[in-house]
Amino acid sequence: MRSLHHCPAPAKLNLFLHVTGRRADGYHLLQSVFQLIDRADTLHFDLRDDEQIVRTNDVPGVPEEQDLIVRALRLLQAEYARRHGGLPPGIEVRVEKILPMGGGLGGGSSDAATALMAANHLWQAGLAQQELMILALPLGADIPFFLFGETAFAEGIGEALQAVRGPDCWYVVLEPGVSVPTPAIFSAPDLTRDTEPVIIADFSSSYAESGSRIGFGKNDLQDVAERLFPPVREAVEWLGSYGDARMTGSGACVFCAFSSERDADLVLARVPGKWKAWKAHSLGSHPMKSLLQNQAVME
Ligand SMILES: C[C@@](CO)(OP(=O)(O)O)[C@H](O)COP(=O)(O)OP(=O)(O)OC[C@H]1O[C@@H](n2ccc(N)nc2=O)[C@H](O)[C@@H]1O
Ligand SMILES: Nc1ncnc2c1ncn2[C@@H]1O[C@H](COP(=O)(O)OP(=O)(O)O)[C@@H](O)[C@H]1O
Repeated sequence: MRSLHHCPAPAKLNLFLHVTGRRADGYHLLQSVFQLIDRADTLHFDLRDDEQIVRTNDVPGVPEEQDLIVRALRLLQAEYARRHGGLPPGIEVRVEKILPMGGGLGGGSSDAATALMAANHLWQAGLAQQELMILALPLGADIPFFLFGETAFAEGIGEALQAVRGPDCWYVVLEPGVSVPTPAIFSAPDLTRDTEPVIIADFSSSYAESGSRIGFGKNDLQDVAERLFPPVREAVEWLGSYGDARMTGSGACVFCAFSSERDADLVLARVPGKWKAWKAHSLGSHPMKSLLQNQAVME
């Protein structure tokens, strides 16, 4: 097979995000539940006759050489050469981006994970999921989660993952119109860095009791983001009048859970015109898993 088109790279929400400490290298120790949702960038891959990795469309603000998709594919290409001796064919990739950058939705990381899954398949490189996760971690702390591909309780810097059952619900997501750089949040002196560790059962029992209505824990990055980026605070305050609204990741997007699509639609209809807003449903597993399984059956 020489092509894989219409490959989804779904967004994630951090249902809660606690900072429990800091490693010697400055990276922060986190606890979080990562939830996949059905809003996604779309990637298209074609093998080339040479060995180049090429992105064929422009992505404003992301030069080709810095694109996580291109960097991830080059990393896997080099790993392939180590294992099989000789480079695999190059790849042309086109990305249709709808996920905002610096939105806390993990768009860049998800694009990279989808590219790794697609190339592992196209090249028949043979890396196991865990091997791809280890390969990709240096590119971004969120990429292992997208490769894991299920709702996950995450620890460490996001690489220690356990599957967990998440709420089956609808989310309204507001894009406050600012891009939040992750390092700016983690380097803030007033960031909470000492939240008491929780255990996975605390999350599971809290959501079993309240359904999706009241989120577990909090997002420790939110206070700093609201202070540095006032539009984030405004979005949390507005959506907060409809439920337990909170920020995802290091921001800027803000979300709130609803048990029915109709409830989500009612809130969406009232969102002030200055914000982009949309609804999304929780996803139990990464859509690339079924896409690649179907592909394998057809081949
Ligand atoms: C905090 C999260 C939660 O999902 O935020 P979002 O980026 O999704 O908003 C992520 O783990 C972010 O992961 P990612 O966006 O891949 O961050 P990276 O590129 O690895 O790190 C950017 C910078 O943030 C800081 N950083 C990041 C992660 C972490 N656990 N501790 C840190 O201190 C480091 O200074 C690092 O150089
Ligand atoms: N394919 C990509 N899509 C989005 N951002 C990318 C990509 N490749 C590299 N980046 C860089 O990663 C940064 C974070 O983007 P993104 O992952 O979308 O946000 P967040 O980590 O807040 O969820 C961007 O500002 C951009 O500089």
